[in-house]
Amino acid sequence: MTTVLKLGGSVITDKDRAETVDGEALDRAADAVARATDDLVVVHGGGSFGHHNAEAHGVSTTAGTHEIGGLTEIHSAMKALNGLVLRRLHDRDVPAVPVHPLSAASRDPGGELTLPAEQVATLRAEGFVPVLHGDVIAHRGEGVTVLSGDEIVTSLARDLDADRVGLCSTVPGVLDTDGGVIPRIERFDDAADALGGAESTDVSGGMAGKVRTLLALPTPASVFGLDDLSAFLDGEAPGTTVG
Ligand SMILES: Nc1ncnc2c1ncn2[C@@H]1O[C@H](COP(=O)(O)OP(=O)(O)OP(=O)(O)O)[C@@H](O)[C@H]1O
Ligand SMILES: C=C(C)CCOP(=O)(O)O
Repeated sequence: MTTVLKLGGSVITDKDRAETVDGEALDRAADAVARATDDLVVVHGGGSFGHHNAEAHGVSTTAGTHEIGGLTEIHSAMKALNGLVLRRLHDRDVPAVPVHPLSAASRDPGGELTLPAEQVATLRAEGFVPVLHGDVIAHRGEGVTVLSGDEIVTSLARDLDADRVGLCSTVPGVLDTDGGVIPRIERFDDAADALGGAESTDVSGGMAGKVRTLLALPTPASVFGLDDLSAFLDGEAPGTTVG
């Protein structure tokens, strides 16, 4: 069983304080990962790391930069968070291995992503837990643009033929307009009211973008909160099932 798990940047960091992890949340997430029995590929987002640097340099998933200072700042911030995630996993004897997308991924002029998965598949097959992160990547005609953790999840889920896909976020699932968790979303329209409609989709984050990209996957995916991470890794489908 291969599971692709994203730890939301907003879950494992303190979003109100620049470049600060939420130590307690990261410990809980690392505990759950350490107990998992499936083959795992972990992806994490930025939260209070990376996003403000990207914003400061005007870099998004579509608008790039050729400025080496901006590139270095964003990439270094994400690598710093990746290092902190790895340390907590190593503390629990998880054989976690960093995989930095900047070294391997790229976009064509239309923004189409190429993210090699063979090294990730081989690391996993050899018993390691690859840990990827949102990053900046080469983008033909733009310099570098942001690659979000959500894009990594969908690309890897396809290429690795993942059995299970989970997004651990700050919310217990996709919420309806009354704040209740929507158990299943099979079409975007099932949640369009709560997600602000199709027009507000933001590919770099936010729930509308997540739901839209998860719906395009062949495998149903779960969106859930940290309280349900262990249940998800135990094979349950907590929160919202998308697809
Ligand atoms: N209908 C909805 N249901 C649930 N969350 C929603 C909804 N509409 C908007 N949101 C927002 O989407 C956020 C989750 O998206 P976000 O991109 O912040 O998640 P993440 O993956 O955990 O973090 P990051 O993108 O930093 O890695 C929630 O915190 C919530 O504020
Ligand atoms: C470099 C950045 C800003 C990474 C973004 O990853 P995300 O938090 O998954 O959107």
